[in-house]
Amino acid sequence: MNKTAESVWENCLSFIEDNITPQAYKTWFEPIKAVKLTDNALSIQVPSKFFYEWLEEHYVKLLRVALNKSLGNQAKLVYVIKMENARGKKPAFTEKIPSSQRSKVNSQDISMALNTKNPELKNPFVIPGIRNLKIDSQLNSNYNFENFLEGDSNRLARSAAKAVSAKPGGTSFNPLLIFGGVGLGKTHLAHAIGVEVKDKHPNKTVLYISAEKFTQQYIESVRKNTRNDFIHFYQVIDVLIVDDIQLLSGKKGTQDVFFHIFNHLHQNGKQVILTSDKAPVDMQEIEKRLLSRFKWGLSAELLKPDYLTRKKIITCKLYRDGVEISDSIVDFVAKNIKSNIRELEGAIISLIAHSSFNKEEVDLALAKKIVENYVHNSKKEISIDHIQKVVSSYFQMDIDTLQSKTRKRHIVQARQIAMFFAKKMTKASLASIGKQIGDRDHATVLHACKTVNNLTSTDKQFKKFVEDLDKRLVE
Ligand SMILES: Nc1ncnc2c1ncn2[C@@H]1O[C@H](COP(=O)(O)OP(=O)(O)OP(=O)(O)O)[C@@H](O)[C@H]1O
Repeated sequence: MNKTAESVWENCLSFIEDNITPQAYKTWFEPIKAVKLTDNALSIQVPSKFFYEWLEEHYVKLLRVALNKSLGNQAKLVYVIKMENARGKKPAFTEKIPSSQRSKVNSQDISMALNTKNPELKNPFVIPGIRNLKIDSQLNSNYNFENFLEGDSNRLARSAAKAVSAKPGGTSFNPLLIFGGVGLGKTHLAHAIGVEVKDKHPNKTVLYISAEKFTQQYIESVRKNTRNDFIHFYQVIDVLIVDDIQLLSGKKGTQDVFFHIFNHLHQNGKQVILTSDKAPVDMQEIEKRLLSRFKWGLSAELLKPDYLTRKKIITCKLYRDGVEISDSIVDFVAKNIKSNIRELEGAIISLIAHSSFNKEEVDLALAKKIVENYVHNSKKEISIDHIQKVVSSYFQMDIDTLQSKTRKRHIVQARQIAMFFAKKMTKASLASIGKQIGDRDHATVLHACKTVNNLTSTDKQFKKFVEDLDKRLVE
């Protein structure tokens, strides 16, 4: 029987399908078309350059084996990339690239050919002229680099942000994921990148959006049947900043659309900046393919500020507001509010307000009273030790038993409940919770949280345990 491109590719596919996960097969192989077979060289058409790079990076060996099985050892593979020009000005074009399995493939020059014969292959998302739209970047100009004070806790994230704003899309920090606890400056730093890009590259389209708003817009677009317009809009952005990306967790449709937008931007050399309150490894209910993209560039953590940085932040804020407060008070505030820059600012604003309304000097007594509000709040934060104590005493066992390796059901359940509350009530990462509760790994904690959630909705007695403990823990 004569071999055709289709029949050879069919053979390859059935071999490939047996060797990878169904999801990977669906994502990376179903969209491929076999287009030509000449002299043992099979040309396959892939939808984008990104796609081609992905196949080369992850599946080149598998492709070689599959192809050799069908065409023998002299088999060659050529990718035909069908791309839409991102700027929507030029027609679609194809690019032919030989596979990098260089021992098997003679190197060829990359040839580009304009191709307008297949209008059905055109990217349906591009609206001609959309680039002329004026897009409000939604940036807050006060959140700039000048106001973002540098310290040990933010040095890496700040320099990466600086590098990205000097060369958006042109560094390996793409995406740049800025993560860290509440009120540590993620939003500020993300805006600062946007503000600086607008300053240095006024022609670039920058957009800041919270993940929550992105989700609302997407839902609205589905409701109004304007999903394609929604996608087009995001595909023409040069620097896309999405704040609080962890809020996409569990939202499958929104994740899906974000995945496509992300791929389009990334493959066209556009910059993506994300912020999150947790590291990618601790994000739950975010699809694997999306999580893996979050890890492509750089994940930079913002830590709690050290004493010197806290002092610098306070002094700078006072200076900007033209207020003078004695050094000993600045010192007192910096020493006592440690975990959250927003709270630090809040305390300073309260002090300034008192001093200006009452036209009186701020003294240590007033500072103590104000700081107490904040410190009191943070004292309320529940520790993992406290959770273990309360849970083990509730189930009448000691902490060693709770942490032990035993598989006895009631002990396992108690341990899982402790892990569940530690995740719910503290800011500790899954890994750190696991380490503190019986030296387990993060996957065990994740499993525990899921089990507790499931049992709470199916088992009445279990639900009661969780409700009782919920109350006891905050008493
Ligand atoms: N290094 C810094 N220098 C000066 N101000 C800072 C710095 N870091 C944070 N801030 C200020 O602290 C406040 C809180 O920052 P921001 O809103 O960016 O925190 P966040 O991490 O995004 O918080 P959330 O988790 O609540 O979204 C802002 O007013 C910001 O200007």
